Amino acid sequence: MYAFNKIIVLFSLFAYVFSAVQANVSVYLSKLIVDQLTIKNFYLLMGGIVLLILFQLLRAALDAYAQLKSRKMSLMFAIQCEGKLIDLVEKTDLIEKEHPRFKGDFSYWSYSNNKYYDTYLIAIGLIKQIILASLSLFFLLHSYWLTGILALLVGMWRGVYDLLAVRRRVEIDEQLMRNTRSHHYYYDLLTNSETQKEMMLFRLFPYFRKRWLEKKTEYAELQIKLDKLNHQRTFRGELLSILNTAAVTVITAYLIYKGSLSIGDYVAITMALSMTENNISSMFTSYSRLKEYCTHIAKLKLIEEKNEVAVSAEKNVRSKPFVFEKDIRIQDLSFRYPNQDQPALNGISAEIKKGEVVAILGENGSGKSTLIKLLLGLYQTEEDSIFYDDVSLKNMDRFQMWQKSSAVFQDFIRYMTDVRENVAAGKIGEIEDSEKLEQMIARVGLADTFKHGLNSRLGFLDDGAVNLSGGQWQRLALSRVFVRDDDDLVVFDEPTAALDPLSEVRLMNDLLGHFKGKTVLLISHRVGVARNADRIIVMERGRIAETGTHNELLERQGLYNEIWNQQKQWYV
Ligand SMILES: Nc1ncnc2c1ncn2[C@@H]1O[C@H](COP(=O)(O)OP(=O)(O)OP(=O)(O)O)[C@@H](O)[C@H]1O
Repeated sequence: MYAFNKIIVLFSLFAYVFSAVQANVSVYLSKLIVDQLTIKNFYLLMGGIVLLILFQLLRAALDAYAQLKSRKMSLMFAIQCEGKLIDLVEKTDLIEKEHPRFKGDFSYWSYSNNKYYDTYLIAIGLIKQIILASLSLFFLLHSYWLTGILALLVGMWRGVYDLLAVRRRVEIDEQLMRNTRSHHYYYDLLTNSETQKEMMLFRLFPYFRKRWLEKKTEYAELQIKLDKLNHQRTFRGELLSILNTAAVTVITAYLIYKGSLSIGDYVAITMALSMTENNISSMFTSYSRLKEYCTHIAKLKLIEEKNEVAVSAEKNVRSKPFVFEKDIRIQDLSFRYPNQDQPALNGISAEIKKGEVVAILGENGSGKSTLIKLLLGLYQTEEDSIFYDDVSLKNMDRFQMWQKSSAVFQDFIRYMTDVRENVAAGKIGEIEDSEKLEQMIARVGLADTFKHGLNSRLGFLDDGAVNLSGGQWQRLALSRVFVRDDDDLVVFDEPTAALDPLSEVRLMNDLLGHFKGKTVLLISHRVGVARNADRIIVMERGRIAETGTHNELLERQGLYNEIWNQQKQWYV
């Protein structure tokens, strides 16, 4: 649960209650001042004015202090909320995080998360409104019952009218949230430095500008609809208040004329009238907001709990330690992405021996990356279909496994920080070991690349940073696996795609030398890279088409032979 500072909460509550009482005291004092003015009682008049000022000063001081403290608490709270959200993402399964729905879900989580603090603010605001409305209503009923009844009715009518608009407002809010995702995307596409080359070369600005404009206009129209709804509500409420004030003015004027009320009463009744009306209607609004926010928070809590349960269930099931001394056995492995009709993998069976270098080849979309993510436990299957030393991966401690395995993915991260973090990301515990990190940079051929060595800033986050070429970024990503020296399993998904041919050969040899005795899985489209592997698995439409050594596969005259012959033509 999120932590509130109890002292600040109590103090804010006190400031709110005091402000409610002060507003009502002002009504009494205003009546007193006007009445004393009429009968020319100087001492009471002065006393009333001094008291009025003192109360106002005290209220202002309390408000200012409470606001300052609340602001600090709200900032701390926001940090805590964001931290919780990051934890929630960490606990979410990769397959869910890769689903397009996740972006929408995440915006919803952030939105609900922000509602924690708003709920607190509204709750203490509601307490203030109840005190304010009750005291001023009591004053009206006591002064002349009809004015109290009118204020109560108008306040309630305004409140109910507001409640009726809540559903529509929530609907528009949700549409706004969805739309924001799109227009932000087009805006980023048009303004990010990474997208500029293609935007300029293909002259895509007018096209995507139009798309952005459509979405942005849609957003503005929705926003206007929302504002209209709010203004309509405010205007109708105000109209009713004006009519009510006019009616009360006529009634009090009549009573003053009859001598039943004083001029001071008139001033105080007018003040109390608007206070009662406004606060009663605000009570309804606050109540509806509270209900609305609590629904969002309840949904978020449900997601949090679901994740907690999943994590603890995983801990129970995945109790077996990760041991990989003999082999990996893949047995009739099938896998379908939740948003796809066709399976990405269909009945895969294979065996990979400890210490083997296995290359995985196949056309785009044949399931290579899916297979390695499953082998690394990044995706989970319902069935027992992957075994490490005869123990199903489903029952194995994934975190322990990830301590003994590493991977360089096609879409590796380009950390826009410094060289040190880019290299040490492979083993963050060794981030201070400058000597080792420098060796790793040299190993991937970047020894002379950085002006400030490990402390060189990369990317675009600060003005002194430098960007790197695609191949240089890829080398940095490769250095991350070199930092690790106790892995049992190393996976490379197109590790050298961006490297020049000379560096590719040198780095591949170095990599294979470095990981001698370890199991290496190597996805590559280049048969030249794959041919050095102990074994090659060729994939086709989610299945294993053939497997064997380079020579065995050539002899078989199958798909590999075809790919080999095609690629050979480039060079001869
Ligand atoms: N996150 C995802 N959500 C839904 N479908 C996916 C996802 N990732 C991959 N797929 C689908 O699964 C199939 C296999 O994709 P995969 O990325 O494993 O192929 P690949 O052999 O690695 O391709 P490439 O050589 O292009 O990298 C493809 O049809 C792809 O569209």
